[in-house]
Amino acid sequence: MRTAHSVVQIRAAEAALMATVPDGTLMDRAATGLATACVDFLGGAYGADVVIVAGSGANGGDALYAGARLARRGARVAAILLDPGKAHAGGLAALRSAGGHVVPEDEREDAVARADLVLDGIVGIGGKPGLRPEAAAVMELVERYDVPVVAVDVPSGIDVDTGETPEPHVRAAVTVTFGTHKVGLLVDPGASAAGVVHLVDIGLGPYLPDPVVESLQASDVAALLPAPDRTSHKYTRGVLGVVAGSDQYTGAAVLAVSGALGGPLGMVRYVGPDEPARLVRARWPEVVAGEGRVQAWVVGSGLGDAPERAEDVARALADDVPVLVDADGLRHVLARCEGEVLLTPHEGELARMLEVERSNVTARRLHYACEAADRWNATVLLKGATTVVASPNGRVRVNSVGTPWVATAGSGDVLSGICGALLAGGLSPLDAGSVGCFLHETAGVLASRGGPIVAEDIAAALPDAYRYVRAAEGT
Ligand SMILES: NC(=O)C1=CN([C@@H]2O[C@H](COP(=O)(O)OP(=O)(O)OC[C@H]3O[C@@H](n4cnc5c(N)ncnc54)[C@H](OP(=O)(O)O)[C@@H]3O)[C@@H](O)[C@H]2O)[C@@H](O)CC1
Ligand SMILES: [K+]
Repeated sequence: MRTAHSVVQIRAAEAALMATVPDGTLMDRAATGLATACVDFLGGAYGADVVIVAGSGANGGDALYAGARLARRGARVAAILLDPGKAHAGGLAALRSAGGHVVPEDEREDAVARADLVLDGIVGIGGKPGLRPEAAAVMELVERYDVPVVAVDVPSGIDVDTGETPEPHVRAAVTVTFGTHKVGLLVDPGASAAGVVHLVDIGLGPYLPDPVVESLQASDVAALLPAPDRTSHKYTRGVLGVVAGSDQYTGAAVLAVSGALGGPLGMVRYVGPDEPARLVRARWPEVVAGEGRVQAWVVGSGLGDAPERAEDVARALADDVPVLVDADGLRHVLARCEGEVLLTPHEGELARMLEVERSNVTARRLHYACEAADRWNATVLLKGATTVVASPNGRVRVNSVGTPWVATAGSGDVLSGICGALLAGGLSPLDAGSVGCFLHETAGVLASRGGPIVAEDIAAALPDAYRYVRAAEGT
């Protein structure tokens, strides 16, 4: 499990740990891990040109100490000090004694143009969103000369606690973060600015409270997946009712059922008009058409606007079993929910539900997912490159596994099916949403192998995703 903590939590844990170790220990651990990550990135330090962009805080200190280590291993290291009078004294002295130097102001462009790597030590968890003009000017040079950036702790300028990027910020190839992940490294748009995130253990673990955000890894997913045993039969494994599709949108019915059958359940019942029912049964003879007892419902994809379909949604919501509501069905969720409900909007649908501009949801994904979870008393899965799953009790998971190739028509229908199958298998809405999303994205990666796919390919790869995750158990 990846976990992310707030700045306040990290500061408290840091203070508790610092009371038990000699001064400078944590910065030493941070700088050692940072230098190692830079050597890995460069494929060796000897002869490399490294430029450090250092602000006035300990984040700059980490970068300067790491620079000293790189200089001792043969790199040419130069530091751009954004506020020379306030640069970290210990870090600067270490860099100088290792052979590094400070770049005069009129030589900054030359230094950046020559660099193989820039270390972003502008601000860390003590920073406010945005870059001051001097930092912004240096980072403009870095972008102009297309120099890869390793960010120290966080890409400077993002909002560390939310992942929001209201102001200019650094875009890193790699972020080397210390002690625990920061929320802004897991939630977009901050997550996209961080690149590949590498966590350095500095010993904070025992002092950290419950995280603000979690991110499941393959072994966590494996531990949550239902699996049949020798006593199982189709009813004990779970029956899912699917209310999806219409005469107009027949594909949604087929795709939602395909996603469901890719999950660990015993049976699917399909409830809908004759034409989509006929197509579903032609494709999947094992599906039973018509109402009956179920352990969970999936309602919503491709329903169209016929009034009797609104009644189908209302009936499912009134049933005493967990319900997933997607797409068109979300229009019918008018009151606070009771029981276990998982809502799966994309940004446009969530914006409509909350009556805000879509661009606001894009900019503040965590905020609006949590607001909706609270307002509807339901778990909200906000789809996107990093999916956010927010439960009404405040627990939040994000998924960052996957490939952009899953952004294809019908992909959301498949997702609703697999998440529904997991609800029917007994998982909570938070687990069903986060596990379903992980399986869906993993299936997309396995099916795509770097090339285009359609939604059916994702559904067809779900059993392989399941096997892949099970194989990762214990790793
Ligand atoms: N947590 C841990 O366990 C460990 C943490 N460690 C490290 O410490 C880092 C936190 O260090 P920190 O507290 O010194 O704050 P940090 O982020 O360097 O700078 C804040 C200063 O920058 C300024 N400033 C603010 N906003 C700005 C902006 N937008 N643009 C430009 N400048 C801006 C402002 O200063 P001002 O100029 O206003 O005086 C402010 O005071 C952490 O991220 C990690 O790298 C490790 O060493 C080991 C263990
Ligand atoms: K930084």
